[in-house]
Amino acid sequence: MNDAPISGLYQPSLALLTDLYQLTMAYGYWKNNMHEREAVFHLYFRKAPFNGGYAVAAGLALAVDYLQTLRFSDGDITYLASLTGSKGTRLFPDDFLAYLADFKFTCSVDAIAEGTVVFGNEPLARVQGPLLQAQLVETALLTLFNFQTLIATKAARIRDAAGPDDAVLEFGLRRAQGPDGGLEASRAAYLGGADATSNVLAARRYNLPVRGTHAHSWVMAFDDEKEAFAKYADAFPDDSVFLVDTYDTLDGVRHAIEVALAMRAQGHELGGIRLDSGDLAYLSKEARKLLDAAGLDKVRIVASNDLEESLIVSLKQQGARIDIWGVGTQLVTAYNQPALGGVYKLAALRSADGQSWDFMIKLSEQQAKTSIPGILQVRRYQAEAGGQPRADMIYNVAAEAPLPEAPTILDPADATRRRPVRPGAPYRDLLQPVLRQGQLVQQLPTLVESRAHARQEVGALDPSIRRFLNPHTYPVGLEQGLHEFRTQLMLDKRPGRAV
Ligand SMILES: Nc1ncnc2c1ncn2[C@@H]1O[C@H](COP(=O)(O)OP(=O)(O)OP(=O)(O)O)[C@@H](O)[C@H]1O
Ligand SMILES: O=P(O)(O)OC[C@H]1O[C@H](OP(=O)(O)OP(=O)(O)O)[C@H](O)[C@@H]1O
Ligand SMILES: O=C(O)c1cccnc1
Repeated sequence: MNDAPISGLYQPSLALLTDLYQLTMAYGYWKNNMHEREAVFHLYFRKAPFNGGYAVAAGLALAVDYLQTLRFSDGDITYLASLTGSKGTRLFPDDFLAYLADFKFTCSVDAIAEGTVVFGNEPLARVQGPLLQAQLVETALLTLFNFQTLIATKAARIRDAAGPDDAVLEFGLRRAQGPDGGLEASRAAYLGGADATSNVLAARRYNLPVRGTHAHSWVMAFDDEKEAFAKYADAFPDDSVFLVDTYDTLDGVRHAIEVALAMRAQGHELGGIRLDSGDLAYLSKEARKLLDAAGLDKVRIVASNDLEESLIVSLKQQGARIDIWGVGTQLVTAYNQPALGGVYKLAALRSADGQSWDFMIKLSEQQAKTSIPGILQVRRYQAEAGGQPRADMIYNVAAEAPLPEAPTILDPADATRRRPVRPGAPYRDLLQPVLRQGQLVQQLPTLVESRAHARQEVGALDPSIRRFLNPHTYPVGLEQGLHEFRTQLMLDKRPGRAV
């Protein structure tokens, strides 16, 4: 399998894949000569999806490809020149469009590697560079990171439910949110832990393993089920999985066994059977008994039919004998939470004289939604070097005061909840340099590597954080100095009205 890093996926460029307001703000910054002011934005979500205890970061490789190929084509410029406002005058004048025609993304990006376990409020990416540029990419970055992270997280949960030995196949294209949703979901599902996809274009595009069985219509197209299985085996003597539930599931299993024994006489082995309806626990146990009694103990049992992680856990608890889980709709549409609420917030701007940083805050009625000012980094403290993560600390790398050797981490929702870090506690900083002046500074991991990383990361989490029902909250907080600075900025911005 060719597992080359992504590049050139977004050709021709996705420059217009944005909200109009990014372009109107870009013009406004340019017109006011603010476009080169150095700015820092962070991309983060506030709450892990699916009422879960964690998320799996994904989207960075796609984002890097988008940023590096970001150009306004002649056609894009012509289209922008055609846009008019309410009085019929042009939205964007020629001199600004000439600027856009020469546009190249030259910001710096630091980001958390794909496959890393992440939590609410932690920047997955930090973009630093000219204000116009860093602002312009907001919408595309959000759509890439939000969907990839959402689906990778769903896949990681399904992988966790299936356990390390079972296979998970992603079957979702037919129910995906359109062709694009299907393609990108297949990538994220693989990253999060699926073993293969049925989606052939996604497999080609992202170098994913591709797998499949056959549909009920195959069986219906023949006079009887046994003949249908035999003809499929003729076509694929070493790659057959028979769907056994078109008429009566256990009769279907018996027919599959007859054909499998005939295949064996010809020197071939049946790969598996698939169950797609009825009581999957009961039927898989009965099917296993019938197969084993016929000496077909290597024939795998595939199950499909609206599966998701809680159902997989339940089926396992019921003793289901399922080896391979085919999961479609619930995975690729993130059925129980169809969007991740990632945001992209301005956190620092160079002062007008260019000598210092002004740190920015967006206030909210809900304190948890108030943004975090600074140039942020995430430090993950571990039980021992390379060991189980214990707590994450968000801190400002541009703070005036140096970071204390043993800092204190404060819960941003309740500052009385604090955790002192013991001196010498091992840690790693999660945001790593990716782009400098728009250029890649380190080769990104391949998708296969990111997938292995995701499995290792989820596996290292405490089971209390991995569980689906009311998971324990992993501690993420602000470094005390950052908390105090943020509180002061909140008070400065909103001093309160006299009563
Ligand atoms: N043992 C079980 N415990 C819990 N849920 C199960 C069990 N077996 C199957 N299910 C799930 O119950 C749901 C309904 O199954 P059912 O066989 O009624 O599906 P169906 O869609 O009506 O079947 P068909 O595909 O024939 O229309 C599916 O999501 C299926 O995965
Ligand atoms: O249930 P999902 O997780 O989305 O998995 C994919 C489903 O798609 C196929 O059937 P389809 O739904 O087209 O028809 P059927 O369920 O009526 O057999 C397949 O047999 C699965 O049931
Ligand atoms: O190959 C399969 O079995 C398959 C593919 C797509 C959807 N459902 C099943």
